[in-house]
Amino acid sequence: MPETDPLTWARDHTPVLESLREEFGESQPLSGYTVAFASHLEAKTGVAIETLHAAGAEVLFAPSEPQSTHGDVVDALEAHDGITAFAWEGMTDAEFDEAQHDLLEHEPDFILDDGCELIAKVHADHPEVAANVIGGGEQTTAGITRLEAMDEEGVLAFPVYGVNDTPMKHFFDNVHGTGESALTNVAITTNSLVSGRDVVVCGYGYCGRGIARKARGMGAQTIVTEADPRKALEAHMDGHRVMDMDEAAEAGELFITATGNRDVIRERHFERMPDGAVICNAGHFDVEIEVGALEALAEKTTTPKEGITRYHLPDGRELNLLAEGRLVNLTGPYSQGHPAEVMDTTFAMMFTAAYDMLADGTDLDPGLYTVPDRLDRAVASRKLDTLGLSTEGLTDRQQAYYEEWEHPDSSF
Ligand SMILES: NC(=O)c1ccc[n+]([C@@H]2O[C@H](COP(=O)([O-])OP(=O)(O)OC[C@H]3O[C@@H](n4cnc5c(N)ncnc54)[C@H](O)[C@@H]3O)[C@@H](O)[C@H]2O)c1
Repeated sequence: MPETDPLTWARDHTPVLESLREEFGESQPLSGYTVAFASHLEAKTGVAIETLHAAGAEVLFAPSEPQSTHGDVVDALEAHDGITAFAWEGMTDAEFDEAQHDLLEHEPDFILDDGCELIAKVHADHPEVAANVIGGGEQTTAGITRLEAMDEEGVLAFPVYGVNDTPMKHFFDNVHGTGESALTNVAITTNSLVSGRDVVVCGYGYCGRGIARKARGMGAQTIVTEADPRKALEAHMDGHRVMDMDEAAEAGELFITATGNRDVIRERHFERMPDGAVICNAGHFDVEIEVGALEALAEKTTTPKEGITRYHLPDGRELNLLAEGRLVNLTGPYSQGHPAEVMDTTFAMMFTAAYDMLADGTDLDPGLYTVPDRLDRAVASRKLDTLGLSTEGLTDRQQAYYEEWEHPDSSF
């Protein structure tokens, strides 16, 4: 058997990161800086880490979730001088926590985070390190929520770009990446059809919207639950059935949470679900499904197939939980995370956040910042270039039309 490089396929499908390595491989603009990177550690993350390293940075990396680390990727990265792992496959929650603290003791200059894990820890437990951090970037919705709380309290010691909130991140990664990878993993883990099933999607934000639209595209009957009345209305106008969770629990067969919130599916909902229901989470960490309540209700649990825990309830019903209620697209036995094409742009945005503050001289006060639109557009243009697609250039008259409010030469 020829030897396999675990990063080759991801490299082949991340042309934007390749263009960054080509552009900055010689000039090494990040040379002299140490960048900490927390993320789910699989092949695409490996290519992002390689890209930061190719641009001159020393990179320290740790997982953002203890159970999504691919050991072969960690080994491939550790083979480089200047890349250090604080991760291994099969870490316990305690080891995961400890590894992040170890990383922070190496005093990174910049923190690229997932879920605000490193940024929260550096502020809470390593203030002397935080005081010397130049800046950071955050790639998840849940991480932005934590950062907003830190910003509001005025405790942030350095500027952080909210990469998650850029159009280049959430319109592609959350909608298409989570949408396709969550459904793919449900289908592979259960070896069952999505088509024809009553699929309940909890939350109609970027991720939920992607999951619901794609599930319907596969032939499912979709039901959406929402806490925000505008999102509920949007789901209704998009053609999904909208219900509260009590009603949806009775109507659904497959349940997927994507809210960023806790206890979205809880005891009262398990009590209403039909026999054979499949339940999984594509949102935040492992808190969206109240697994403890399901355990308390069950007489016993079995494992009918790898990645599926079956809860046998006293009334004879069997409920099937995928990936222990953790992120189904990242921690299930067949999970490979988001498709490479979307991580290409997400990680290019993270690279850009670091480049802008470390190499391009953008100097900001501590706080949470929107990534400037020019950076977002630049990544979009790179992506279009790699796809061989062009945008329409505006004529001078068209540009002027945008800029004038009186429209003096208008014919009406
Ligand atoms: N699985 C992945 O790979 C992946 C990728 C990107 C984001 N995420 C995570 O997915 C979660 C959602 O991200 P998003 O970008 O869609 O966020 P979002 O803020 O756009 O959407 C979340 C939606 O959930 C709704 N909601 C909150 N509580 C609810 C409840 N109890 N019942 C029903 N709806 C409720 C909110 O009103 C909101 O509309 C976040 O935790 C994010 O970090 C996961």
